[in-house]
Amino acid sequence: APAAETQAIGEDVAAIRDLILAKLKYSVGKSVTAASPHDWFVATALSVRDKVVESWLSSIESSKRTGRKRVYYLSLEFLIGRLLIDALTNMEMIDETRAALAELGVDLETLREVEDDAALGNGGLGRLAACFMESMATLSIAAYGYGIRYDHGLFRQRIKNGRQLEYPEDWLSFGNPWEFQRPEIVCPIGFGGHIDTETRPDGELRQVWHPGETVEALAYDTPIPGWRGAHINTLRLWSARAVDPLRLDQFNSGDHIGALMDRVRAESISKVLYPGDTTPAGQELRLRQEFFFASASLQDLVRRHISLYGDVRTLADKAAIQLNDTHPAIAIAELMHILVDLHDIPWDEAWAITQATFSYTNHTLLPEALETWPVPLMERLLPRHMQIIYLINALHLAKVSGEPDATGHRLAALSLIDESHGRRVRMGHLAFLGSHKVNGVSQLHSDLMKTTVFHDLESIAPGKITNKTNGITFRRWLKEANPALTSLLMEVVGDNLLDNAMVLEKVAALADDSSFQERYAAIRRANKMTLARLVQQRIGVKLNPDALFDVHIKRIHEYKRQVLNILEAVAIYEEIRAQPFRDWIPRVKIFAGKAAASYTTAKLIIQLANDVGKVINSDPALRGLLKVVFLPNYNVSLAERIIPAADLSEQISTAGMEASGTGNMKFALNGALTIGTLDGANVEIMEHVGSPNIFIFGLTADEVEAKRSQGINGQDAIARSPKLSEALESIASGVFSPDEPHRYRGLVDALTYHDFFLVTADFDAYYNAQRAVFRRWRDKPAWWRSAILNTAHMGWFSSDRTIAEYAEEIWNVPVTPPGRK
Ligand SMILES: CCc1ccc([C@H](C)CC(=O)N[C@@H]2O[C@H](CO)[C@@H](O)[C@H](O)[C@H]2O)cc1
Repeated sequence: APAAETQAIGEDVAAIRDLILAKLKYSVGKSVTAASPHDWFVATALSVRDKVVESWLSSIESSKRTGRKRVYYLSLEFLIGRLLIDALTNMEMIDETRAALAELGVDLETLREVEDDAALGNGGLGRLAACFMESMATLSIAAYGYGIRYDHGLFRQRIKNGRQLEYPEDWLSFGNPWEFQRPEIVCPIGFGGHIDTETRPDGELRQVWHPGETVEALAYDTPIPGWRGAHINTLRLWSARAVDPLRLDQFNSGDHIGALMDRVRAESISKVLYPGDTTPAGQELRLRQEFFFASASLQDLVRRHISLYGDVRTLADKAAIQLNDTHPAIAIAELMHILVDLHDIPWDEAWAITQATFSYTNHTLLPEALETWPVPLMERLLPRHMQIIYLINALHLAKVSGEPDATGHRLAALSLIDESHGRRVRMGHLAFLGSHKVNGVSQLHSDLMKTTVFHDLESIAPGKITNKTNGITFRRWLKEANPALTSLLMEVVGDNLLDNAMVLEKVAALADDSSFQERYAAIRRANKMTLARLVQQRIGVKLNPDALFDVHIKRIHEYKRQVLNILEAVAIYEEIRAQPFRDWIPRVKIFAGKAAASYTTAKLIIQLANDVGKVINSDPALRGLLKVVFLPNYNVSLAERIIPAADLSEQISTAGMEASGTGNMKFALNGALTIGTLDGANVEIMEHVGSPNIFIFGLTADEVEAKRSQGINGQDAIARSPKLSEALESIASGVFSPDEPHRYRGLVDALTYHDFFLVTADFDAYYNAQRAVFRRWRDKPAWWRSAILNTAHMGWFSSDRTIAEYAEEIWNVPVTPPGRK
């Protein structure tokens, strides 16, 4: 860099060094000699935070001044991970900070590791919300994220004797340097109680809800910087507390525990994240969480609207509220309550404002994941909202019952109330009716929404369902996770790679360039060495960095078919033992993922992966040709370590069941080749990277449907496949569980007689696809050609592209691409 610039950087480094020292002394209250790595982390975090706050306050000011329409992203989950490296990267001060710390004898990489993950989410939905927040800031959209500040995020997973054990996660135990408590922002949240009808001065009747219980929602704000610090948005997370923290009367009468009951009851609302990512817990506390944050968020944004624009009637012009799945859908009834009951807006006008303001994203078609709440519970907990839902439904059904094909069956399917299993409110129907736009998260998923779960609703609102294929932020998942690859790519496409991801296409021209291939491969190998060290350190298994790293990391679920992957491992294990001297390719199968605490089959699958690994990894006959490892406590930070080191990305869900997937995008961007089914976004990844550069196999979504209608017995498939039947037999007979031979009998029987996820039907196709992977791996120039073409063609999967589409088609707000003011 020219002298002036080094001078400036020198100055910057010195300035940052002094700032960190000042923070350590005056904010952390520690001397350099006494400071722990965590102290240095906090001092460094507070230093970059100063920079962030500068732009944050001016972003807030400019949004106010320009009267721009705001986007409100309501999500019960934000799977943020760590923020230090992301803040330093987005504020473009990571190199200077690394140098400043080095001058103080501190390694930034060490500080990176001491930060706890903010694990306020289960999986895909939560991580997508975090990527979207960063992209909305990068595109200078005036946006707020609203969620819950759980005291305890997703549980910590420990593996003991191959089994998952759950431990409370405690991310706040060392405090959180990124958040600002907002004691002045407190919203009362009511529950229960009764409703009175009173007459308004204009003679109209008004419903007045008198809650039986009130808790307070207290705001905590976290600034979210976009790329180049272009714009800083706010993530406002609500924490629950009691109106009355201590019932002194009870305390003084000696009932010390009783005196705290209200407090415990209130605070339990934001105590812990529900660990289920498909099956609703269906518990009252979950509904309390959903209403708590939906009501606090609406009260807050309506208050802001009125303070800026005076009249709540213009809300839809100045606010777009995105519902991240049905979890915040009660917000629709809450806005109607606010407009009709608190602002005397006539019902129809209120409904028009509501529909124009809300939009809803569906993230799963799994029937068990579609939330429904028992009417009696809703009536007891939210009596006024249940009334409003009844009226919405009555007007809705009245409208459709006028139509020719309004059969009883059709009305029942269209109704907000499911009468079939005890009366339950269908939150997906409420979200659909109360929104002007509804979207799926991949083209296949959005199409399936129209033909399955939302078929009837689609027919009364044609065109309401649209598609917004997911994306990922390239700042975290390329630059921060794989800096070496990023700088190699920037040499080719220039340093505006993170401003406009589509420049990556330029890299395609170098796919067959041997020196570029060499440098690309060298970076992969270095990342694999780093991962091998982490694996050795965490689970004591030694990995060969020249082996093919075959990676399957995501939540454990039967539809994600980790079992199919394990069966292939067992089949290969048997083969290598049978033909030890064939020229086998060394391979490592890396698994990681959490199972919902109550999901026993998923927990058994974790045990099977560990049991199979234990036998294979210690079998001398294998000569290290195959290793199977399960890495505990999969989270955002571990993903950032594993993905840059992956050669093969496992995306093998039963077609039609994975709404999109986003891990698939992260792997392909970092140059791993995908082995997968035509499911979710795999389809669009194939369309962009080219079918020669991805290993697609298995039944399509339509074929799955057809197959299921013929029955889900696996015996035919097993009979047709000796490798499959042999693998199943060895698992069922206890080869991998000598201490409990029948441990997997049930699992194998389910695959044999009730194979709903069609593992047996897809086994041979999967097995053959894995063989094709091997053939490509042997031909290194061909392998690296495909790897480079994957990276080159993944630009479209940037969440900047996804957010720009939401902004244009759903929210109707302008975007300002980064690098351009
Ligand atoms: C009520 C319990 C519950 C909790 C979370 C969920 C989420 C919708 C599950 C989820 O994370 N879905 C994933 O969303 C990703 C982002 O769109 C998609 O890429 C994944 O395919 C989808 O499984 C369902 C049910």
